[in-house]
Amino acid sequence: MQFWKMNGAGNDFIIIDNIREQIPVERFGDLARLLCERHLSIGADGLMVVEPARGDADYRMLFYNSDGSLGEMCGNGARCICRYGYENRLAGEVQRVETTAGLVTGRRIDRRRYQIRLNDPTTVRLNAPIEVDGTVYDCAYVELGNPGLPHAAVPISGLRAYPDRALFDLGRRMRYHPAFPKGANVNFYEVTGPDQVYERTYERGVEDFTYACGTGTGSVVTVLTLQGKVSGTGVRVTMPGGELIVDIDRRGNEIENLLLTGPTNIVAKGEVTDEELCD
Ligand SMILES: N[C@H](CCC[C@H](N)C(=O)O)C(=O)O
Repeated sequence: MQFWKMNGAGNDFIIIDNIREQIPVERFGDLARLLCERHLSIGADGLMVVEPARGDADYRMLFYNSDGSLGEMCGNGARCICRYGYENRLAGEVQRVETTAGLVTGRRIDRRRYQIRLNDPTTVRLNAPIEVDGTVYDCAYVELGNPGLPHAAVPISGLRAYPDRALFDLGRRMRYHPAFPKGANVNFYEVTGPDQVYERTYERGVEDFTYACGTGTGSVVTVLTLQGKVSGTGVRVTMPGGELIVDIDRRGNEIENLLLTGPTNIVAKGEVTDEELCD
């Protein structure tokens, strides 16, 4: 089984072309759990599988979290898979990718930078405070696509200095909060300057902080734009793994285009030889 290992702003993925490999799709949940384990196997936040398109897109992308659960979409993953698609001649410089959450279009900007148009927000609750251990946190809730990928956006002042362990505990509590029936990716953020945001995301299905989260970044900037706290154009979001840029076209309260731009890195190309799997 051939694979590429890539990351987008430090959010890392294993990619398998199943048009070539022809592995039964039911196996990918288990494969994701095994291959994404960082000590026992290759290690990644998620596994992405390239499948033939069902409609007139270039191909279909399946996204599995490191715990084996199927995610509706992944923003950094989609940026990486567009580079994979371009470099493996599955698509041109502009491409259409089917995801579980709906169609995503991607664009090559240069060798390493890719932009995608994220799924439109299908749910936006700007004011959805949640209580954890008697403290009420300001919170917004966004779903992108249909079925929607769930994101909570939680402002935290002094986020960079917030102790890691306490932020992990808070992220975990919120991720399973009963206010979010699907669970949620929890995006903590702080506006640090004009159109400048710092963000850290606790991810559902990874059950930890990742280095960056593309749909989370798009969700946070959606909230901040609708609240009038950023312009919505060229908003720079810094995460531990790098910087992502979000551009939004809006008409009133309707988001028409939610664009995510950032770096990609091809870390390795190779063959899976994991003996737990292949023996
Ligand atoms: N890191 C991803 C999101 C993964 C979503 C996944 N954690 C889930 O909730 O199924 C991104 O760049 O958009």
